[in-house]
Amino acid sequence: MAAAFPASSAFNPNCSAPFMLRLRLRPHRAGVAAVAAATLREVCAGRVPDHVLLRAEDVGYLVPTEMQEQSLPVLLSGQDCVLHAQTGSGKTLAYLLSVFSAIDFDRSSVQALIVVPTRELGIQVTKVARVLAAKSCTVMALLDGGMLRRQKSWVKVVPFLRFPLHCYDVFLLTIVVHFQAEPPAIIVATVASLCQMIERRAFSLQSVKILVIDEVDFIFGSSKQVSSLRKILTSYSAASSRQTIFASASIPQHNRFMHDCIQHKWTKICTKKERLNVLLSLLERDALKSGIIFVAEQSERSKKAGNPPLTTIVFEFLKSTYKGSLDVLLLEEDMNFNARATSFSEVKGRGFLLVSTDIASRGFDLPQTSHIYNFELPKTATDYLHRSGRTGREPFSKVECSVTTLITEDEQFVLQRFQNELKFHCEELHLESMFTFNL
Ligand SMILES: Nc1ncnc2c1ncn2[C@@H]1O[C@H](COP(=O)(O)OP(=O)(O)OP(=O)(O)O)[C@@H](O)[C@H]1O
Repeated sequence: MAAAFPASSAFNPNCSAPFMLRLRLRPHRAGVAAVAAATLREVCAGRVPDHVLLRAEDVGYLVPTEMQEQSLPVLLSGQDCVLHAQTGSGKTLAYLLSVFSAIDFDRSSVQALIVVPTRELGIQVTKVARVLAAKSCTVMALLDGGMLRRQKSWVKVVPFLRFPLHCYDVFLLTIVVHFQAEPPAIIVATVASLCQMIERRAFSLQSVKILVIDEVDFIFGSSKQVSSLRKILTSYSAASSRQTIFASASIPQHNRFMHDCIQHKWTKICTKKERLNVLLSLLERDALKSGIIFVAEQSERSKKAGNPPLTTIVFEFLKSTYKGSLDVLLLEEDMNFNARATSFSEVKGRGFLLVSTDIASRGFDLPQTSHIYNFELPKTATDYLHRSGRTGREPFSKVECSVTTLITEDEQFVLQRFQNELKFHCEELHLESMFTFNL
């Protein structure tokens, strides 16, 4: 099952056709327990260190998801790999286990680099990596807007170094080696932050053994990110000596919708004016554990005109009208990093209604999310796919999940285009049935 994937060869010129895992997935939650022939420990035997597997078991990763069962033998064999599997199928654990199988815990150098598109996804991946690593190695997050004490101390000292090294530099280098923290074994980074640290020569990537690019299609969607990343990877790390893994649920040319995962995809046709009230009726009607309401990012034009963002309008509306038990929260691009981090940590473990832009559509893992509401259509089918993939994420759960999109009459053809592209089918919700229910 090998397939050419041009982006991979650009990043890893020495690799032949990378292995493309294209998994035709059944509902992984319902199917795994019955289907899995082996435990996670058995699938990883001899490749992933025992202490990592013990940690994985401690946090409940006992049985591999179907995707993990199929992908881990390939990943753990060290092959370059494009991990193309549906949202919520457990790609993070799959590539992290490969990372832990590749690194040498006794070596003090950066051995694994995981590139992520957003700070939020980076926080999540770092958290899982740290849980698995326990104290066996260091996992450093280099994410936009965040600077840890440890990173700061590096940055303070390292820029003084000049090359070739003079006595004073050697002295400073000694300080770095002895008194600063050792280089982390694993780095989770957004492209911009990674570039900054590389420019400051804070560490070397020469010893990177494994490179993961998560949400790879998102990164490849930005030519700036691609050129920065290409520069870093070709100048500072040897492609021939590392394993390269690309992960995403939506790799172009291979779109497929996780229609087995979400039980219902509804469409509610209403006018723009009706939308807030329709949303409220839906929230009152649906027995949801937690939900995300996706709202478009504000346009520059609307910002210039001094209008409030739609996220704020929806958020304020729900704050004053929603009488249910869930907490109404807000997450949007323009919030400062601390506010974003607070919103993000608040939703963990609680029943919530999160009003968000597409910032929450990629990689966000809030397993209790049972319902997705598209307050309006996303821009592309891929965005639709990732928004929808925020639900149906609890392996082995039988909770009913749904994706509901509010569209106007004249947007029907756009939704139809998404349905054709992603091969799913939406059912229309009728106003009468809604109001009947509400009476
Ligand atoms: N083997 C497992 N057993 C139990 N839970 C698991 C297992 N593997 C993953 N999970 C859980 O499944 C959820 C989804 O996993 P993950 O975030 O890795 O999905 P993903 O494939 O990266 O999704 P996306 O493409 O949306 O980023 C997480 O809550 C994770 O903890």
